[in-house]
Amino acid sequence: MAESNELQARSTIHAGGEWRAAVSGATREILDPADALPFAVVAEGDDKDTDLAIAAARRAFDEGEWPRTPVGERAALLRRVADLLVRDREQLGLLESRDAGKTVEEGRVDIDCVADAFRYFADLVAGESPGRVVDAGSPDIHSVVVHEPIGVCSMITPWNYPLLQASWKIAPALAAGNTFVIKPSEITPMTTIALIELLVEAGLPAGVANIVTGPGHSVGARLSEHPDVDLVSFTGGLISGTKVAQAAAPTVKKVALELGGKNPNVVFADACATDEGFDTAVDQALNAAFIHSGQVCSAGARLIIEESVRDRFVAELARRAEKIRLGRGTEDGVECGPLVSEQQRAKVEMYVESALKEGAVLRSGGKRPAPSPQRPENGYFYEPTVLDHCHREMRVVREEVFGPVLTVETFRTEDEAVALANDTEYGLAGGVWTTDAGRARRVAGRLRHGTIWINDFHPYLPQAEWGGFGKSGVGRELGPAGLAEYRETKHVYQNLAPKPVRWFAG
Ligand SMILES: NC(=O)c1ccc[n+]([C@@H]2O[C@H](COP(=O)([O-])OP(=O)(O)OC[C@H]3O[C@@H](n4cnc5c(N)ncnc54)[C@H](O)[C@@H]3O)[C@@H](O)[C@H]2O)c1
Ligand SMILES: C[N+](C)(C)CC=O
Repeated sequence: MAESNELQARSTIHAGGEWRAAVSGATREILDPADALPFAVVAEGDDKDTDLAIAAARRAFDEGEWPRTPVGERAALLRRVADLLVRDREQLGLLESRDAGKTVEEGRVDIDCVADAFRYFADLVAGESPGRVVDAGSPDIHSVVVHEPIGVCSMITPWNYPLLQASWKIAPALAAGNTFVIKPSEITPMTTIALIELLVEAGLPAGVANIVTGPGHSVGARLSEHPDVDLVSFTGGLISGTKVAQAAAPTVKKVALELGGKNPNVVFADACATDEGFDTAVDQALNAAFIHSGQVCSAGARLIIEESVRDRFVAELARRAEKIRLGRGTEDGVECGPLVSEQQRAKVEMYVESALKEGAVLRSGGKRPAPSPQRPENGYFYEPTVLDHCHREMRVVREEVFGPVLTVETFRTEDEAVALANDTEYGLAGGVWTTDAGRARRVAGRLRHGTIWINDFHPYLPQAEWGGFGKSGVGRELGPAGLAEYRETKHVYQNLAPKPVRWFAG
């Protein structure tokens, strides 16, 4: 704790163009998950700070220039932000690594994707027509459907991809002409604070972009319920997402929810028929489950494999899982960082313990690794874990673990594979591995998930919508639908030759 006493508390609440401390004066230490030591101290806002930020965003929307700024100028600002992100890629990638525990290379990739999102939404709005003329059936009627910014947007984001998830909200919201207040996860706020600084540097008018650092139960709840907010966009877990939707309901604001997943990775035996095919399918299954220590909403945490190839596949998977180099994300050669918090590691340990009690067979991991020069003793590390002989009644198969835990189930027929893959209350993403193109299309068509990868796992594109079926959420991010979330649709009907209607005789 000696180090923490030397850290200066930063004023990390930005409302109406000014950086401030919390009204209460409260602060929070931000811990590096690799050693549990604080590396920053931020303001710990509450509902009072949130009200001030919402009032600033409301003023900027109702009276400010941004919603009425020509779309070309808005697009130009977004492109400037993308350029600034590229300029600061190294620092931001490093900061994301320290904040969320991921490797610096993962952090850099995130920053590239963030810049891509800003460019994509800039191009999308710049290339649009201003409205859709509707044929009203008369030359005397001019009828046009236009899109307008929705207003003040609340944004609430999780800790696993702090800046990426923020950018999927901020870029379309700004492109559409909205103002916003964002609340990053209280444990990983650093890069979102940095992004607000870049928006200011790029020339965004005061009051358009506001941030309140602080916890979900006060700041997040207020952002969800506040009557002056027009939309709340939330990314996080199912339990908090349900609370956000409940808090938003009385004011009938628009709600967008990007929630968790329990994502199947279905491997047919034909995909493993050649050595190259086998190696690719194993390698990608490893990546699907263990990148960022499995703390990915779309992690392929359920391997659903054809029974005839299970033993060979799982043996190779476990062999490779044991070789994954765990350590501090900033160290050279490290492939997986720690879990984000002690709480997250305890949750993972609880699920592994319950799976073993329910009959799962441990093939790799299942414990904390020994400390090493790259792995400080206090870091929240956990070994990549493969659990064989799992079945759908197990908690570890049904619930989102959000850690480095892969469960293995088997099937004999295509129908069985589809039934297993769809047997989840979630529906975020899934993979299918087969060399049979007809089967690939058939299975992809039957899977009830928002993204299906065929012979791949994990890629997402700014041009393609992202979101879930079932309890994985409501609405979509990215793509044209990701912009539409931040808009109202208005029909303007103009009578060019008005006459009395004479419906009423008197
Ligand atoms: N679908 C997606 O695209 C996507 C992407 C990333 C993460 N996720 C999901 O996020 C979860 C992990 O993130 P997490 O642990 O930070 O989730 P979380 O639900 O605990 O927290 C998410 C955010 O909600 C806030 N929050 C908590 N309680 C709240 C409340 N009552 N009202 C308003 N806000 C509240 C938190 O402070 C945080 O900012 C996983 O379930 C993961 O699948 C989904
Ligand atoms: C949406 N994604 C895949 C970037 C992060 C999910 O946790």
